[in-house]
Amino acid sequence: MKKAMIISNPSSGQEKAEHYVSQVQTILESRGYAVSVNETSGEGDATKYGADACKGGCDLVVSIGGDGTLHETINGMMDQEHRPTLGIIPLGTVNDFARALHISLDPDEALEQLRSERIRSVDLGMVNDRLFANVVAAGSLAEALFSVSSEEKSKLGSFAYMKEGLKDLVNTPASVMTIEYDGQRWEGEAPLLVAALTNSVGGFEKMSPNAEVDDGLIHCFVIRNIGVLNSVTLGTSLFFGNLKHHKDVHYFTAKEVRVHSGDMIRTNVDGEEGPALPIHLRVLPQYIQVIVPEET
Ligand SMILES: Nc1ncnc2c1ncn2[C@@H]1O[C@H](COP(=O)(O)OP(=O)(O)OP(=O)(O)O)[C@@H](O)[C@H]1O
Repeated sequence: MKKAMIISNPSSGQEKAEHYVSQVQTILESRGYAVSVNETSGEGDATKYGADACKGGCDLVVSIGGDGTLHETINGMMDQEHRPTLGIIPLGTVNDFARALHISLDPDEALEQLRSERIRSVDLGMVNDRLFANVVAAGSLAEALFSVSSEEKSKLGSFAYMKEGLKDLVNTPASVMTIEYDGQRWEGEAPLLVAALTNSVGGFEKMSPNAEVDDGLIHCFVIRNIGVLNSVTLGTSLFFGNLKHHKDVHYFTAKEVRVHSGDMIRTNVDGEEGPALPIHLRVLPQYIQVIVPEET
């Protein structure tokens, strides 16, 4: 019999996870799976359950939660001989990974999409010794993003990040970063480096419109010299999907990127606090199989 594990974060999505657990279970059982359910109670649980699913030979893991739960679940799958296919019911406030895969942000629609027969092989990235699904941001502006409260995230979604970022823009000095990528080197003052695997970053689906989930590339934006005026034109470029053409943006794609700095700079990985610089990023092409909606 096929085996599936549900990994659910009861604190995600205004605590609606419980309601969706029973619905996912019903769908999976009707499709012939023996289903086990694991609820997380805090940090690290989804990683442990993700690893258990691999070792226990599960065919499918369904993550019910936000990007944080997903990030932990895929880290449990790192370096495992067998990796189950992944299904996603997005209950976070941002849900970048689901957005990038065109999975509905309406959990009831996402439930129906779980019946899809379409599976995509999707790239993941390594940041030092951990996996990431979506994005690594480094620099003083990325640090500002840690101060976004979960209440604000629920209320304002991705605009909470924008608001917090703009607030710190004028006050925060940029650090000098050295970025080495695929045999090239960039050095300069930059308040923000965004390294994205998918088009959607912080809920902005046009941040990196050319990024495909399986293109084997990290899409990097080095934001230089942001002033109050530039922030307006940068915001407009972000909105219209032209960020890479902005005069204060250095854009490149690479398979491997190393970033270091003389300053102590922290990172934000998939929306959570990540390691301080130096970091070593590399792409793991088509590392994971994900259920995605049928093509329309
Ligand atoms: N039972 C629980 N109670 C409270 N917090 C939990 C529980 N289980 C897991 N967590 C924490 O929830 C966080 C992940 O939440 P979630 O999956 O909603 O991600 P998110 O990053 O808030 O989502 P998004 O970025 O998409 O809005 C992790 O920090 C994890 O430690």
